[in-house]
Amino acid sequence: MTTIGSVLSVRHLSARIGTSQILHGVDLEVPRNQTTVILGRNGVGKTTLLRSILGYVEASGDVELLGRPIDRLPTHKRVRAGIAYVPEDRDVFRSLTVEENLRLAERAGQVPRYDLVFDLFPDLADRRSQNAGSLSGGQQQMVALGRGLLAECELLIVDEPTKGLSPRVVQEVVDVLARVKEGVTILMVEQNLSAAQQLADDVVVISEGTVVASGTGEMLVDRDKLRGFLGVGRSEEV
Ligand SMILES: Nc1ncnc2c1ncn2[C@@H]1O[C@H](COP(=O)(O)OP(=O)(O)OP(=O)(O)O)[C@@H](O)[C@H]1O
Repeated sequence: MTTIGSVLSVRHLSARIGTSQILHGVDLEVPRNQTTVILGRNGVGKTTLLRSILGYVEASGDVELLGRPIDRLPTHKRVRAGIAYVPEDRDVFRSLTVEENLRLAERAGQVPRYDLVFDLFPDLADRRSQNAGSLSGGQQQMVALGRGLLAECELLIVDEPTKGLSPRVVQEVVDVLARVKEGVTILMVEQNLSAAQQLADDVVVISEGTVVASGTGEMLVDRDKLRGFLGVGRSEEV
């Protein structure tokens, strides 16, 4: 089923939460060494899609990582198969130091990639003994990304990495992700269009739990067309 060159293939993925049907047969391919950005209005199911791929939300449909079905696996086995996840709330342990937060991501039988992480985020190397709770939002995002990258992974899934950050810090995070994407395949939700434009090789637009458009990053240039896909009016910010 996997398209040649895809790291992740998703077919007919549907998910309910409680009595609500959130995803309605999502199809998605994430090509190797590319960054695929998921866009969509609030509440259309973007986070649910990521959480379904990881097995946190019960879903029907097929999910393959490098051609291997993973949809029957529990979350920890999907992670062990090579998916790293940086959730929207970042899940940084505030009372632990930067180093302790990173250490939690070490995996048995694998050499942790501290050199890679500290090379990407030199600020974290300088702050390794600092409590994560006292870091800025941008620095906490670096810790979350660092944790995701500490073990080898085939696919890095990142949910709204720039959410709630000031414009200056958004750009810092984008610059870091631009370096991260050189070494790993990424699937991310990103609502900030400027950030999405700088990072996306491919774009997938979700509306009401289904894919309504997909294409290359060029799709983000034509804002009127994008408004149409997103279902927002001309006067609304895109
Ligand atoms: N645990 C839950 N219990 C009940 N409803 C939920 C739960 N999680 C998500 N939902 C609902 O599912 C729908 C999709 O939510 P989801 O978080 O996937 O959307 P999203 O596109 O990521 O939105 P946002 O951009 O606001 O984060 C929303 O209507 C949301 O209220």
